[in-house]
Amino acid sequence: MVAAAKGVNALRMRDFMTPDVPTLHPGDSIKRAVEIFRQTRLDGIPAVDENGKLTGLLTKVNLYDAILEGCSLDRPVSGFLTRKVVTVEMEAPYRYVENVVKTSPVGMGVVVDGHNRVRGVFTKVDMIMALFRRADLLNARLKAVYQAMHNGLVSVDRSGLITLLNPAAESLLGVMEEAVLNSSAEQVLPGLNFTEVMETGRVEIGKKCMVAGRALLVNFTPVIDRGRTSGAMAILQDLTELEKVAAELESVRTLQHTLRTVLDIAYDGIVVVDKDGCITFVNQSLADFFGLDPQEAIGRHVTKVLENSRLHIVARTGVPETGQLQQIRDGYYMVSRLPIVENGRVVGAVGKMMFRNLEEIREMARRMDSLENQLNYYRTELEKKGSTYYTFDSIISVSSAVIQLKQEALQAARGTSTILVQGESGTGKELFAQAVHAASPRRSRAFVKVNCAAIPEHLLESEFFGYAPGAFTGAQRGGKPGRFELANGGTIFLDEIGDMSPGLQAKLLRVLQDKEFDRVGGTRPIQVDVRVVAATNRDLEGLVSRGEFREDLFYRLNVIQLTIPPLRERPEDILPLVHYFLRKYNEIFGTRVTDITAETLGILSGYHWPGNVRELENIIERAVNFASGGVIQVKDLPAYLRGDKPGQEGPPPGGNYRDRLGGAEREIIVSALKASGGNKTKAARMLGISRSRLYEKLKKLGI
Ligand SMILES: Nc1ncnc2c1ncn2[C@@H]1O[C@H](COP(=O)(O)OP(=O)(O)OP(=O)(O)O)[C@@H](O)[C@H]1O
Repeated sequence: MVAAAKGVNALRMRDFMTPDVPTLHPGDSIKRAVEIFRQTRLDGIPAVDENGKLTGLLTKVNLYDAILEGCSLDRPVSGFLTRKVVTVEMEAPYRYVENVVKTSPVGMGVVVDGHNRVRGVFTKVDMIMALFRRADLLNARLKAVYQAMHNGLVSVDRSGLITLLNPAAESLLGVMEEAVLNSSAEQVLPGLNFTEVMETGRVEIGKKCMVAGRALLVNFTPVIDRGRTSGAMAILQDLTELEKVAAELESVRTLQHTLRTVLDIAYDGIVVVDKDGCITFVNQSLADFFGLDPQEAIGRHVTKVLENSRLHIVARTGVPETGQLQQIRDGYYMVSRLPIVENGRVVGAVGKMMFRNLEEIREMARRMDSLENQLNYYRTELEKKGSTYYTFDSIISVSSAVIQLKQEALQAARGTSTILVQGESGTGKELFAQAVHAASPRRSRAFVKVNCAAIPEHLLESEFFGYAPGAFTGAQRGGKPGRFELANGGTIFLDEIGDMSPGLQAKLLRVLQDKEFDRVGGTRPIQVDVRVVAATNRDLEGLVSRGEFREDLFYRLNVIQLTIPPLRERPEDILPLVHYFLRKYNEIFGTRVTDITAETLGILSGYHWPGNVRELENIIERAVNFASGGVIQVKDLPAYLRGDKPGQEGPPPGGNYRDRLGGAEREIIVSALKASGGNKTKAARMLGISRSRLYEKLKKLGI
């Protein structure tokens, strides 16, 4: 059915005529004509001459006339032919033929070719069949359209009964067509109201309807048949989907705007070209630098706008060129050109140009270097000058032992006697030392701290006493004052005194006894007025009894002894310390973590605190970072406190990589310290690291 597939307007006579009909010749008898009528269903038989050209038509009426005249069956038909025959050429279009048939009294015609030779006939039946085929075709097309339509389609007849519901409507409304065909739309699809379109016969566009729980945008169209509304159709569009698309479009627009703004305020120049090397974007910095109007630059080939540009080459080859120097006008600039690749194809290139002239960058680097040097200088100077920022008010405690200790320390602060602060690591020994200095008449002078464990052994002496000019190769030309000199008039805090070598112990004893010492390589003794506060977490008396610490020095140091109890012996301090550290870290981080759950506090209270207050402080600092909702919960504690053990079966151990690494490091160090009986020098040796490195790790891990 090629013809049918063409559509009715494209139909030609040849497509729907009855071809190869029998014909009569002038000499043929009436009998012959009767036989042909008897064999075919024709209403007329074309008559032709010897060349096959049409000469007339013998209709059934002509035949009846001949019979009524009583003529013999042997008579030739020529005397009875209709001579005025309706003829149509093979190529005549359907519409033309339709018109001919409507006006023809015979109701049929003869199809001829360009030489008037008979090729067939056409009848009203042929026309009707063609129309049927046309209707079938239209129907098939219509069906294909509404089946494939993205929008839903519901059609009703004049009584509001559903006549059609396409697959898109089925999925939108959640009903199957066969279940609702011939049902009242009003009843099965409440909300989809056809009343108005049926009453007015007018199209209604963009009505919002709520049908089957879905927000729809509906267009109602009447179906008009011979001037009367014979039904209506509704085209449905899902509003939620529309809104989603609109929201996506909006966010893409916002993103585009944001990106454009970012690119425009970027200090560097940015230019983008398409695959042909034509500019599609220029940021404001680049436009300003080259004096361009971005709008004018867009669309032009990059080589016509920017001198020496190679961006079009990168857009063609896809080979990036990064960090290249390019001379532009009288300066050199750093440029990078990168291809833009989409689905594996180069679709353009982006060029970035650093506007700081390289000399300017070098100058900036020089200035930064010099600032850094200055900063280091002032930092060291400040350290030399020494200062404290903790006072007795900074020592938080509700435990009677610590309160009493604070009172004793306050009293001791007024004098000049040497103080020995003892206590486990992290109990606040330095805090006490600073508080003593701040409460003493020396508060306006230097507080100098020396960590006897953190300074490498061979440097200890020069750190303590300084060195004379030219004392050793590499020494500063004018010599260098030691910490004792720097602390003159103030306080020297000798932390980790238990780790001091025997040689240095003797020299320290001399300072304490005679208030004088020699610089390394010096010849003149230097007199100083320094108050010594020493601290240790080791059992000094034990060291003395084992001969590892000079007894005379011990007695010199131990004039006033302050022994700070470990945190596990004063659990009542945990809560006030937690709140104190919360305030401290909220201030530092700008957070608002103000509370801790009872369960978390329970864990903290039950813990044995080997790292004492420092460990608690580290834990709170960490938890403030992790906490949500302003309250510290168990999940904010490190894994080793939550009770998770690394390597356990079940859920993965909590904490991130750093936490877990810290946990493992802590275990290693704690066991080494246990094995060495708390002797850090020994522990460091066992672990194969320097004493100062061990010390750093203890601080970091809050042990
Ligand atoms: N009672 C306290 N109130 C407030 N903060 C405290 C208290 N005790 C200790 N800290 C804090 O704990 C941390 C450790 O204190 P500090 O350095 O004084 O301990 P330490 O005993 O000298 O430790 P180490 O023996 O390791 O040198 C510091 O940040 C300190 O401010």
